[in-house]
Amino acid sequence: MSPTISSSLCTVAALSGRPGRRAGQPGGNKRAVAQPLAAAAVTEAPPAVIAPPPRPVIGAPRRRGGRGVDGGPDELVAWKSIRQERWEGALEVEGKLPTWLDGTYLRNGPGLWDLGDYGFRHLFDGYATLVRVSFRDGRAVGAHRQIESEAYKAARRHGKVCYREFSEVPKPDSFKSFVGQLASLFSGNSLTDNSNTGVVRLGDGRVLCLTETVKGSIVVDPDTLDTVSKFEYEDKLGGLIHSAHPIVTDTEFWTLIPDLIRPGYVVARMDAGSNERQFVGRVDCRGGPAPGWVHSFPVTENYVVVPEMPLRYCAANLLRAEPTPLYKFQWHLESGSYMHVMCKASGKIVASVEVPPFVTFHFINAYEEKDEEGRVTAIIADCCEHNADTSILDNLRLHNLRAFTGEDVLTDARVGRFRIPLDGSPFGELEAALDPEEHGRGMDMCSINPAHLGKEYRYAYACGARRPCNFPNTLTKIDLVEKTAKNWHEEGAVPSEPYFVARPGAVEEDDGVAISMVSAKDGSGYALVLDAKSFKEIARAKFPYGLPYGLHCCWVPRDK
Ligand SMILES: CC1=C(/C=C/C(C)=C\C=C\C(C)=C\C=C\C=C(C)\C=C\C=O)C(C)(C)CCC1
Ligand SMILES: [Fe+2]
Repeated sequence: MSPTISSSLCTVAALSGRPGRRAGQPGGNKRAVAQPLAAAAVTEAPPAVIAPPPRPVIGAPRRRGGRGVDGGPDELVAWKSIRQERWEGALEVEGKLPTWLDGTYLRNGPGLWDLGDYGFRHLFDGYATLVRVSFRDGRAVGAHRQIESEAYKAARRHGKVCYREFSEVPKPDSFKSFVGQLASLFSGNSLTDNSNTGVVRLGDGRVLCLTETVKGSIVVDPDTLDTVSKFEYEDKLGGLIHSAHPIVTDTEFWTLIPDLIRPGYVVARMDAGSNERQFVGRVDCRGGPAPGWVHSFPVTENYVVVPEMPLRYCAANLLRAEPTPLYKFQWHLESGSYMHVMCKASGKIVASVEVPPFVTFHFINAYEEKDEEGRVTAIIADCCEHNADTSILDNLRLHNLRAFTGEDVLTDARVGRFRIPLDGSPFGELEAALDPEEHGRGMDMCSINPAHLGKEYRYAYACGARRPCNFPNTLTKIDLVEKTAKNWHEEGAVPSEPYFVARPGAVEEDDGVAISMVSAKDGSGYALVLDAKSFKEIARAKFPYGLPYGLHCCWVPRDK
């Protein structure tokens, strides 16, 4: 039974911490609160708040060169574009939400992959869809909204891709526009600001959505999901691209800025409340024609770890009109793989070791290994490692995600544990931290208890696999001491990153919950809440419509 507008409006107002106004009443809170659609409305042709691009006709051949038909009638909702620009309403809760869970869960991700009947090629091309679930007193209010980047607004205005996305690039419709695009390439103006990847809460409370371009840092309002402004960096460090996963604490922000001209990385930090990145140090690449892709990186209490992967940026591919098999990158196995360690305080490089080849998007955590006298002997850095197999990027093409034939095609992944000695040895180690079969040889989209960031830790939460599959289809809790895993699975469901939220006042590392947005096989969508100790479901807050897959999350506690 879907809530009526007035009841959901009251619930919405109470839960989202905003003074509500009853439907039709003038005034109300300072921000224009969109008329929350009655839940049922979403399943019909709703009065659009802002009309989204028309949905593709299921089964209609995509305009792009007879690529065959995606989106058959049984296509998983995870790989279907979000149906409308925005929605907000009370969620039906099954089970019992912990009453200490009091705040807002946000998940960012590429949720719109179509413009008219044109379907995008790759998961990462999608325009950013921000999903919110506000929890209070055992109840939940949900919402989603498109992030209004320049790239997204231009696409809606012109009905075509106008900025260079991960694989989709503008098709020049005249020689003049081709020349214009060339000119804008070198300035980076044609690169996208579609901040569809991460969402972080800065130490001063601002909430930032991110992608891998510096210009794609966008401030949003965590309550209304309004696009507030570009996050303008007020420094001279420049940079076209940066790590999509800055390290954010209550007091500071660390990031890596790859240097594509003189291959290397700038390590920068920013105080909470500031927009000015400060230069800390620089790492020169040891191999290859370009820096390795740094989607994320780890830190310890005293060090920044700079990974140099053989999957390296390719400036030529950034400029190309058509994607290559590795998109903006090239695989340079012969160039070697390295891990560099920089001292946070001095900016000095204290270790630079060669390691076995690796492919990772996501580092899990890192910490300082110490001897009996408390001296730091090595850095341990854990990541979701794809066995140095770049075909994971191909797994993530939308056609492959939508066309699961039952064959087990998901490439294997593991918790890759680096050991980087600080005694001057030229080599580091890379081993699986536990038997990958424990988590079905799937491993990505990870989180930890943030109190253990950069410190020795025992538990990691991630997406694993129950095979055969073509995408990580389980949630897994990894115990790095016992070297075992607990797994959650629902037939045909596609769960996104399990995000750990600690119970206020908790002492034990796994005292809290893990929250994941699940795109279910029957086309529904819900926020799943698992007890982080038992890794058993304690509740689910159900959206009245299906949700596309999403990437990364953050938690905004109510009292902050
Ligand atoms: C990479 C560059 C760009 C775009 C990057 C974007 C839009 C997103 C990257 C997201 C990643 C790496 C997500 C990884 C997810 C991994 C999963 C789900 C693994 C599952 C397998 O087990 C720009 C913005 C186009 C600029 C150039 C570089
Ligand atoms: Fe990521």
